[in-house]
Order: sequence, then C-alpha cells, then structure tokens
Amino acid sequence: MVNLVKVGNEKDFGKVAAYIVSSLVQTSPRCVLGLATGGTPVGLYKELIEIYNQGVITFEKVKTYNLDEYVGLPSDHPASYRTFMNEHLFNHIDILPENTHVPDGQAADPDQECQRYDEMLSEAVIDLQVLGIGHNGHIGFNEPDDQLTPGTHVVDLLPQTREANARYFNSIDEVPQRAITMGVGSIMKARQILLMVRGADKADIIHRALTGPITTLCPASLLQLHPNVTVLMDAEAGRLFQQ
Ligand SMILES: N[C@@H]1[C@@H](O)[C@H](O)[C@@H](COP(=O)(O)O)O[C@@H]1O
Repeated sequence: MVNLVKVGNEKDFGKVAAYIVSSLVQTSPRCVLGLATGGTPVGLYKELIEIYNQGVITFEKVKTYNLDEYVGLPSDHPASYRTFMNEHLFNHIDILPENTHVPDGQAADPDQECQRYDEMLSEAVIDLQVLGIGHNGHIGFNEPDDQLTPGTHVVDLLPQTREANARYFNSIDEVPQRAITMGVGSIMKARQILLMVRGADKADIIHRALTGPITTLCPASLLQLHPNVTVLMDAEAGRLFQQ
C-alpha cells in the first residue's frame, strides 16, 4: 500500500521525513534503519540532528545499513557515501560507529564484499528504509534492466546516473563506473519504506513508478507491491498527482 504525502516547501519536506524517522527511533530505540544518500535526504538528516540535539531521541542502540557505495573509492574520499553519511549524520549523533554499515567500496574482492553485506542484512530486519529515486527510476543503484537482482551486487552504472552524480566529483571522468548496491529483494523486505522525491525533474518518473506498469525497467515501480510505503513529495515532484 502506497501513501502519498505532499508538502509545500523544502523545510517541511525535511521536517516531515524527520518526524517519521524520529518517531520510530523514539518508540523503538533498537530499530534498524536503511539509509540513503544523494541530495534528497540531506534535509531529513539535518532535521534529525536538530531533534537529537533537543534530547528527544538517542541513537545509541540504533543500527543503520546504507543502500550503496561506489566501487574503488576509499571510504574517506570526499564523494564516498561513507563520507556523506559521516558528514551529514553520523558525526553529529550518538550512534556507535560499529552500528553503522556502508558497503566497503574499496574491498579487494567486491563480489565477496556483497556476500558479506548480504549476510549481515539477512540477520537484520530493516524497520524503515529511506529511499530516493533516480531519474530513470533506479532505487539504491538498482538500474533499469531486463532483470533485477534480489541481493547485494555490483552494478555497472548507466551513463545518465554517472552524469547525475558528477556534481559530487571534479569531473565526470572521476565518477566510478561501478557501485555496490543492496538488491531490490533486500529493499522490499524492509517493514516500512519512506521514499523521498523532490524537484520538477522527478515529477514524471515518480508518476510513472507509482501509476505505471510494475516493471524491472523502472525499479521503483516494484514499490507498488510493498505493503507499507510512504512517498513524500514536494509540490514540484508531486505535480502530476491530484491531491
Ligand atoms: N545511489 C543514489 C540513490 O540512492 C539516490 O536516490 C539517487 C538520487 O539522488 P538525488 O537525491 O541526489 O537526486 O542518487 C544516487 O544514484
């Protein structure tokens, strides 16, 4: 079941998302969060830090699993997703470093790293998975294809995905060609999903993902099959939905 929530401005977008996440952390202090990177969830993390600073929640017993990481980037590279998470959230809250998990993009054998990540995921049930969406409908780094992989795996990034992420690097040539991503099976196993979508450039894809056919050519369309998805959209991203 998909619940649509439309908000009018940037501040509310982060606040509503943070309300959903912090309510869970408050009522289930040992919860497991699946986390996402990209521009979209930045406001969520900012607001979560604010709520944490008010002393309302603690992350001491929370565990997190991130969706993805670039292959070949050292974890302290400015554009790695580990750096993103440290800078936007983990360094500012009381979460234990050993409770935060991001695939190791520098692992000597990326396939083995996928297996390690999957083993960890199989022991954890993600209570709430935060997601963004790519312009082509990807979730995590699960790119549109004839078939999708359920578990953590290495993907070849499509040119448009590398282009969209080039803003975090000095040039597009520096954007890695491959990434490790949680598979759609792991994402769909999460008890609850919060899909965040912002901006006019995402209006078509989110409309197609939620109202079009369920197809591997639009990985986010699989979310139509999930029992508990909240789609948080700003006015521009949600302009094709009547509400
Ligand atoms: N791997 C990430 C995705 O997890 C994210 O959802 C997407 C959208 O990013 P943005 O929020 O910056 O549009 O970008 C990357 O490809």
